[in-house]
Formats: sequence, structure tokens, C-alpha cells
Amino acid sequence: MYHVKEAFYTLQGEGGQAGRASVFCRFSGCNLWSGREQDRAAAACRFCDTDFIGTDGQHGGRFSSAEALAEHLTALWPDQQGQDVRGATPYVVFTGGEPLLQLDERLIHEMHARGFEVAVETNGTLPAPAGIDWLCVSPKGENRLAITQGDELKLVHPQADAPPEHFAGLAFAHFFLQPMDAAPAGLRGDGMAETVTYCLAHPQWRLSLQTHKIAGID
Ligand SMILES: C[S@@+](CC[C@H](N)C(=O)[O-])C[C@H]1O[C@@H](n2cnc3c(N)ncnc32)[C@H](O)[C@@H]1O
Ligand SMILES: Nc1nc2[nH]cc(C(=O)O)c2c(=O)[nH]1
Ligand code: SF4
Ligand SMILES: [Mg+2]
Repeated sequence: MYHVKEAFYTLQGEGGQAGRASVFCRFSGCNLWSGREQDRAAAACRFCDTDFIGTDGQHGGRFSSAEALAEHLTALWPDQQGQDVRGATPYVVFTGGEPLLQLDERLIHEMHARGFEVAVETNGTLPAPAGIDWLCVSPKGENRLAITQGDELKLVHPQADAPPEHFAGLAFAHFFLQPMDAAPAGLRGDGMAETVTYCLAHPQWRLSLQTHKIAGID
């Protein structure tokens, strides 16, 4: 059974695929935080900007098979709705919560069978199934990485216990720093200036802005 908080069609806002039309599948649950505000201060990841509890979001729900979830997600791609998307390869982004708690090879296969490229946004602490086309790892503090290679490493910055130097030698094709968005209660808040300064001094790293927030689209 797959538990999905929400699913929606939008533009990928972050990282090396920013601007690309995408079906997002946000799985419920995470291994680094319960998602409850009263647990945030003691969680292994404390700056999360996302509600991933339950299955009550738009196009959310419980899906008993990979085929059923793949059909549900495919229906969100505009080509399925009679719109003109010539030349565009359908793209699905599995996120969460932590998608690697639920994503498996069967679901990836079912998305490929429907013509999709498959992207994943993960905290990198769990092993990844085979077949992912674009793997984004976003390390969280001192939580040990189970995945040390992929397409992009996208580090939210600044994190006192996760400096970019810790990750700069890993086998990723692209390295992004993403300013930490203001989050509740005692967090450091907007890390924009510090992130820009770091990228200027360390050109291996590129700036990733959360462009969907700037555009106000989700
Ligand atoms: C909500 S997470 C879900 C996927 C996965 N659990 C992870 O952490 O990568 C999606 C992306 O948002 C980023 N993110 C979460 N909270 C953020 C914040 N307050 N500011 C900037 N990026 C944030 C994460 O680092 C990750 O790249
Ligand atoms: N538009 C948009 N792009 C995103 N890229 C990564 C996101 C995520 O929450 O995983 C995200 C998101 O929530 N919305
Ligand atoms: S690991 Fe990802 S989903 Fe989990 S709490 Fe952190 S940012 Fe949110
Ligand atoms: Mg998001």
C-alpha cells in the first residue's frame, strides 16, 4: 500500500531541473521527523517546510498497487487531458516526506511504462531502488548518508552541522546550495546572503532558489 499526501502538476522549482513541467507525488511520512510541530525541536531534521502527514491533500490517498498509483499520476500529465505537449517527455518527481520509505522498483517500472522519466528528492539516508533517472540528495545535518552518488546534491544552507565541505568530494554531477527558508521557532531563518557568499567563494556550488515560492505557484 502506498500512502500519498498529495499529487499535483507544477513546475519543478529547485535544482538542476528547475522550470520543468512535472507531476509531483508527495508521499506521506518521513524517517527524520514525525511532521508534528511539537516534535520539531527534537527531530533529526528541524527546518522542514512541508506538511506530509496523512493522505488528505489534493489528489492524495492510499493506493493498493503500483499500477493504481501510476495510473493516478499519469492522469495529472496534461497530455492525458487533451492538451498539446509535443516534444515534452513526461516527468514525475517523487518527494515527501521521505519518498524512499515507499518508492520501489515496481512503481518506477510502471511510470517508465507510461513514458515518464522518474526523479526523486531524498534526504539520502535510505538506499535507493534501481531505475531512477534523476536522483537529488539533500543531506540533513549529521544524519549518515546511505547514498553518496547521484545527479545532484542539493544542500540547504546554512546548517551548522552540515557544512558544504563535508559533501564536496562526493560523486554527484551537480552541487547546489539552497538558502534555508524561514521556518518556525528559533531556526536561523533566511540564509540567502550567506548562501550567495559561499557560492561566490566556492564556484563548485551553484545557487538553487525555490522558484515555485517566488512564482507563488505551490
Ligand atoms: C520537503 S523535502 C522532501 C524530500 C526529502 N525528505 C528531502 O528532505 O530531501 C524537499 C526539498 O525541500 C528542501 N527543504 C525542506 N525544508 C526547507 C527549507 N526550510 N528551506 C529550503 N529548502 C527546504 C529539502 O532539503 C529537499 O531538498
Ligand atoms: N514546485 C515545487 N518544486 C519542488 N521541488 C522540490 C519540492 C519538494 O517539496 O520536494 C518542490 C515543491 O514542493 N514544489
Ligand atoms: S527529511 Fe525532508 S521531508 Fe523529512 S523533515 Fe527533513 S526536509 Fe522534511
Ligand atoms: Mg517543497
